[in-house]
Amino acid sequence: MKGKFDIDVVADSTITKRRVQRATMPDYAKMKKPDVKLVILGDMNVGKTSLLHRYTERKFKDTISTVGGAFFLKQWGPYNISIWDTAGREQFHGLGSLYCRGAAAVILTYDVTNWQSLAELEDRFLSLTDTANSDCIFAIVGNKADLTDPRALVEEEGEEEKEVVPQLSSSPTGPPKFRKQVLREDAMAFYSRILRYKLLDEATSLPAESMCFETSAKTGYNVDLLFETLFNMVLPSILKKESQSCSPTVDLEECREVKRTKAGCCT
Ligand SMILES: Nc1nc2c(ncn2[C@@H]2O[C@H](COP(=O)(O)OP(=O)(O)OP(=O)(O)O)[C@@H](O)[C@H]2O)c(=O)[nH]1
Ligand SMILES: [Mg+2]
Repeated sequence: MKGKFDIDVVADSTITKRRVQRATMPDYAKMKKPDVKLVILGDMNVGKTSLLHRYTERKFKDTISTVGGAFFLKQWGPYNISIWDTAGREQFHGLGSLYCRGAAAVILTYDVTNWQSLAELEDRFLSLTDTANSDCIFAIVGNKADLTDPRALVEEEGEEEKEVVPQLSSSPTGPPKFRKQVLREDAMAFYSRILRYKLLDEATSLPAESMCFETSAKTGYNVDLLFETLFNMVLPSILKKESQSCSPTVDLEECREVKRTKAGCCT
């Protein structure tokens, strides 16, 4: 759904000093109010910030390890979706549950070449999502697929469609040489354990096949698919929130009408 939305980077503490200042002093006057919140979690170095850059800026660029968090605002149709990038470094771990508060969707990210990064999601990050909405949607994302999967080497962007050779990972003719440590089946098994942890019924929940993605922030492989699938999935959550915030107002108005009528009767 390219062209349907615009992106505003409201606060990004990852790249430059100027941006750190923007993170600490966002221009509240210019901020649009987000209708719904998404959070991206995962160990350091798995590529969370790179995924967001790829999606929002259409490029793969240098990053430095995220400090605290960064906040992106995306317009999706008539709605504003906030996407929170978080720091994977242990020292910022405590902030994770704050960022997850009220989240409609959480993207749990690992690196396909690093088994430990999947294990960390279960050991360290899953419990942070306890503060998310009760109907929170979970996506499991194995990033850096370009290092292991020839299909992910093809650039997603139209005219840039070309073979991208990851540094140190492959020869121009041969397959990628990094060993894939996490299979999609491992991610799907983890998804099932998340449902159990959340006491959700697998039969009535979103299926693992549609919630486990393999992506490359480097080439763009499956990156639009990931975010846009989630945006569409959280729309019901926005509508629910809207109806909840509307109904008390309607009731109060009705109440006033009733009171006025009664008063009119009595006088
Ligand atoms: N080959 C390849 N490298 C990637 C990909 N995504 C990220 N990287 C590299 O992995 C490193 C870490 O990327 P970041 O996006 O900063 O990782 P992060 O998860 O935000 O890390 P923290 O902010 O420390 O939590 C950088 O050197 C990126 O260039 C990818 O899809 N493929
Ligand atoms: Mg980062």
